[in-house]
Amino acid sequence: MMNDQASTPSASGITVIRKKLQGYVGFANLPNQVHRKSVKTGFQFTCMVVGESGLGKSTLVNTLFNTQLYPPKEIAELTAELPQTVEIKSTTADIEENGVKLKLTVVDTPGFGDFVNNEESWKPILDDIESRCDAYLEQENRVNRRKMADNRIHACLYFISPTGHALKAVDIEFMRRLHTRVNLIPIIAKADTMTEEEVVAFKERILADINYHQIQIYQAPVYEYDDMETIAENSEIMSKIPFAVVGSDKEFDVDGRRVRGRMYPWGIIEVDNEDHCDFVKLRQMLIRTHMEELKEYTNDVLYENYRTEKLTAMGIQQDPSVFKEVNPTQKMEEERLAHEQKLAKMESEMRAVFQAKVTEKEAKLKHSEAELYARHKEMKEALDRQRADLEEKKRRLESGRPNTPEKGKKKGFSFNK
Ligand SMILES: Nc1nc2c(ncn2[C@@H]2O[C@H](COP(=O)(O)OP(=O)(O)OP(=O)(O)O)[C@@H](O)[C@H]2O)c(=O)[nH]1
Repeated sequence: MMNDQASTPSASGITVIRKKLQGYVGFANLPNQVHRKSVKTGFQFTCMVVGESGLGKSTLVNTLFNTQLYPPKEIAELTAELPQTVEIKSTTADIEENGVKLKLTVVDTPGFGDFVNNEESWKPILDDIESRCDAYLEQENRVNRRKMADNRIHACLYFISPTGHALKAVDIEFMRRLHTRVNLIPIIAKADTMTEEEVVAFKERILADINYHQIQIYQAPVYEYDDMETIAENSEIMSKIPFAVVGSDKEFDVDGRRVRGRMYPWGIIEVDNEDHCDFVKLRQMLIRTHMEELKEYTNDVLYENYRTEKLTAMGIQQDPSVFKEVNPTQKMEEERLAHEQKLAKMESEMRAVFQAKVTEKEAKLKHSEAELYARHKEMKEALDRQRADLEEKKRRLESGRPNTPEKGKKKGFSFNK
């Protein structure tokens, strides 16, 4: 007979029995149910772009999503004065591909790195990211949590200027301050301005700086059940970080093909050609393979850490007993003991109250006894005096001596016996 079951103890010590099915059940269709539901509700993604002015942020966003999310800039816009502070500008668009809807929000940060002193340029951006987490936290604490708007930043594309040297102080400071709050994806902007060797050397220096400053950039997780192909694909994507990208929304004819690229006197740099730049790998990671991972990491790790820090700072603490394993007999015994202690405490309290009342009553009784005794003594004394008077009178009468008239009596009423 075929052995249709195997048991494996899990990490928590619970034995999980693996059973073979005798026939069709249907739960293999669960991923399709999730797929249908997801397609119906649509997806949502919020991405932030940070980098000095003119590094090609708007062009890259348009190239990434193949849409004019940012319309071409007017001459007036290009020559306008730069903002005095770092601004936060949000643009949302509903886009659709093969019936799948995506609500895309791009948060731009004009002004970043454009001042003489850029020391605090990271601050308004960090404040914005944290205020989005606060808004989410506030919604979580509401009684009705049915409609929760998630405006948290799921990924931050950080544009590095193609200087070919190393990271600038402003780059390091920004990444150092924000790496625990957002998924950082470093990008070498306008990579077509550097040769292939220059790009390789620049990438090495950037990664060395990132390691030296212990900056945590986004790393795709590797799962136990990932197939070899997926693992290879992911490691290839990761090997390209920081992505050296070229953006362009212009198309040209190359050997009868329509390609997006940038034209130079010596030829055309193709945006979607992996031999020319890392744009395809960036798009693959950001949109095709890791968009949900980025959202999950934002929620499960970055937001969770922020939430814990915030609540701890507010003095709210987790009661560790809620995680304690409960033994029912021990719990009953603990409850019985607690109940008995409570009864004993109530009894001693009642006894104390009773004793206090008895003492009070006794004191009152003693007081009234003393009063009664005093009155009794007074009355007895009065009676004794009266009796002495009467006896005196009696003696006088018996001896024949007239009574002396009482002092103070009016003349007309006095008489002799
Ligand atoms: N060489 C080269 N030029 C680019 C690239 N991407 C954009 N540009 C050009 O750089 C200029 C600025 O591009 P934008 O996309 O407006 O740059 P931005 O970073 O959005 O600029 P701000 O809106 O001022 O912050 C434009 O002339 C683009 O055509 C690129 O990959 N390589």
